[in-house]
Amino acid sequence: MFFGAAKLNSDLLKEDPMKLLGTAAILCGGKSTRMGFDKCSIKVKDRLLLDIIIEKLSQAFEEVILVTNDKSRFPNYKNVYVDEYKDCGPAGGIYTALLYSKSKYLFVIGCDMPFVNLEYISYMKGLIKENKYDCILTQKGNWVEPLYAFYSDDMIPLFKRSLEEGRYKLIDIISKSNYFIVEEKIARSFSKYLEIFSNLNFISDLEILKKV
Ligand SMILES: Nc1nc2c(ncn2[C@@H]2O[C@H](COP(=O)(O)OP(=O)(O)OP(=O)(O)O)[C@@H](O)[C@H]2O)c(=O)[nH]1
Repeated sequence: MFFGAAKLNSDLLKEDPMKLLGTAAILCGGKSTRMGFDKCSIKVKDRLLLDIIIEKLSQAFEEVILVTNDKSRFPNYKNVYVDEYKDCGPAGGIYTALLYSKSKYLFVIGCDMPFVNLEYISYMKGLIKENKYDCILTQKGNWVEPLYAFYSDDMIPLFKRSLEEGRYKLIDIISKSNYFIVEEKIARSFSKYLEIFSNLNFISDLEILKKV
């Protein structure tokens, strides 16, 4: 067991960083029903929140890709991919991102998650370098946070099968993988009130953008 794990680690580390951990995907294909307007058009002062998220992620990833249901909404962006399976929610977006990502592990975040924490991302990257998990996510109370998480391309067949069978619930898909859940108290040491997992669903949520 030990020797198997040690061999695997060195195999992973032999790969260059781009191949292993170089890609982040921003899910931009939601319906924004609760917000009432496209969440990708949210602005912070004079800048699009989406651009702020891309800029921040670019400090930690060589490639930042967008996954959407409608490419025409993003004429000014490169690396935009369209959901292979439409209307499957975030699981559909993650599947498409895994297909097009250049790296083995993919960091996934929502376009409505304003607080990118590079230190926590770096911590999660460290876990991947040391272990062979399919997916790394974080405990949040009695729940886990499936966005702000890393997914391996080994999960592509599992995602494909689930989506084709009409099973879109991300947590159900994850539960069939070799996942690892970071304890909430560790996440809190990076983000005391877990604000890094905040997302914007309703107009009233926009209040937190003052902290960006
Ligand atoms: N690519 C892609 N992204 C999606 C899809 N559905 C949701 N997302 C993204 O996943 C993240 C979380 O989405 P939700 O807040 O659950 O859903 P939403 O559609 O944005 O908002 P509601 O319509 O109010 O539920 C956001 O970044 C969405 O843009 C989808 O079908 N495809």
